[in-house]
Amino acid sequence: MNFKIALIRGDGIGPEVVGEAVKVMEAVGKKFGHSFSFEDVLMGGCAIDAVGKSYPEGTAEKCKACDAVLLGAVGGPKWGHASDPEKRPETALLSIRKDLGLYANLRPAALRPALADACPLKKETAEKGIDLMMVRELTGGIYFGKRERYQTEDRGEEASDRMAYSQMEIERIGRRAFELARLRRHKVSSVDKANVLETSRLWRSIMHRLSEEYSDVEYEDVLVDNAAMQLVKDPSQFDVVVTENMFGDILSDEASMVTGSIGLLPSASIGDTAPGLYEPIHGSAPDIAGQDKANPIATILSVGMMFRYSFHLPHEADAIEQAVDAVLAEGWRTQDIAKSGEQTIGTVQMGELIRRKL
Ligand SMILES: NC(=O)c1ccc[n+]([C@@H]2O[C@H](COP(=O)([O-])OP(=O)(O)OC[C@H]3O[C@@H](n4cnc5c(N)ncnc54)[C@H](O)[C@@H]3O)[C@@H](O)[C@H]2O)c1
Ligand SMILES: CC(C)[C@H](C(=O)O)[C@@H](O)C(=O)O
Ligand SMILES: [Mg+2]
Repeated sequence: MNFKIALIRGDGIGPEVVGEAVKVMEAVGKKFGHSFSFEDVLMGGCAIDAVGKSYPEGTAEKCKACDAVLLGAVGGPKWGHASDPEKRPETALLSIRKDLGLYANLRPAALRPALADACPLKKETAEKGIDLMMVRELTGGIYFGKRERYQTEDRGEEASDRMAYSQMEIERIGRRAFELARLRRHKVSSVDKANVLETSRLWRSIMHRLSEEYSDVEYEDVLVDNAAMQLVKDPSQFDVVVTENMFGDILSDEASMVTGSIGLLPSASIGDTAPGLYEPIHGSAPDIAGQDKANPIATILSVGMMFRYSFHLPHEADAIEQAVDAVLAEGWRTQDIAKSGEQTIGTVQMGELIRRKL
């Protein structure tokens, strides 16, 4: 088959990790008889530098003309947090997610067999394994509510961010979570802050209704502060974790670290129509950019998710995961997953080793 892929390489380590992931994709194509055409799409800080705005006109249309989108990362201190949204790289990220209707962000956190000793948890906890799927709502909540900043008469400057969720938004992400649980270990943990937030109380009541419909799936509510603690105490208790946008952002970074490194975790952002967008959960890592130090595994596994969720080619996805595990089993480590004093390899060599396993 032939697939057209939009490449948003982005900023910092983005181009480095996307470069390796593209080469892996081509190796998979060679092995399984697929071909790819790539279209580079400018977005993020690099777009601000080139054309003065982070989300140039036509960005979404270019992506919609492709079968899937692969994104590295956008942002960095060079662009800061400008008051003009067009001059903020992160604005582009939220816009592309919204414009492509990518409301479901799947962030699997799995302890790779060869990395059990990179897990910072107690040995007996790590031995139980980690294999959870965070389902993060991606196009609603506080990320997309009204933002204001104004002067008050007596309290100085004030700012506010509105958090809203509709029944429709909660239902569709909830269904995704229950459907995924049916393909996994039949358990959904819904994370909210229903003891404080009205959005969470609505969230919880809708999840409860859905849980009756999906009575074959075990269901629990977990308050977000407790969820953060439970993730460190015993992540093996979780199968599918469904939560709103900001809680999911924070908890998925936490989940990544219990599996060893943020450089390992991929993500798939999907909606009801193509294309899906695939990206590592990490950012542009300005501290290591341009030094051949970034771990490309998160982006390579994101390509695996692309095969699985956009192209419905599970064998190709499995082959990528097996190649990653085989390289890790041989002891190859980038700096983020190495023990102190252990010899490390760079981004390009890690990519090359994974490719050779294919
Ligand atoms: N999807 C995205 O494009 C995305 C995601 C998160 C952050 N960001 C942006 O990236 C910029 C930097 O954010 P940050 O520093 O808070 O988070 P970050 O994820 O970029 O980096 C956090 C830490 O993790 C390390 N790290 C990240 N990816 C790594 C990898 N592949 N291999 C090894 N180490 C890795 C970094 O070196 C850094 O020490 C910000 O502008 C932020 O808004 C973008
Ligand atoms: C850069 C930022 C806007 C983004 C988010 O919060 O969604 C990032 O942290 C992520 O996890 O993809
Ligand atoms: Mg994040």
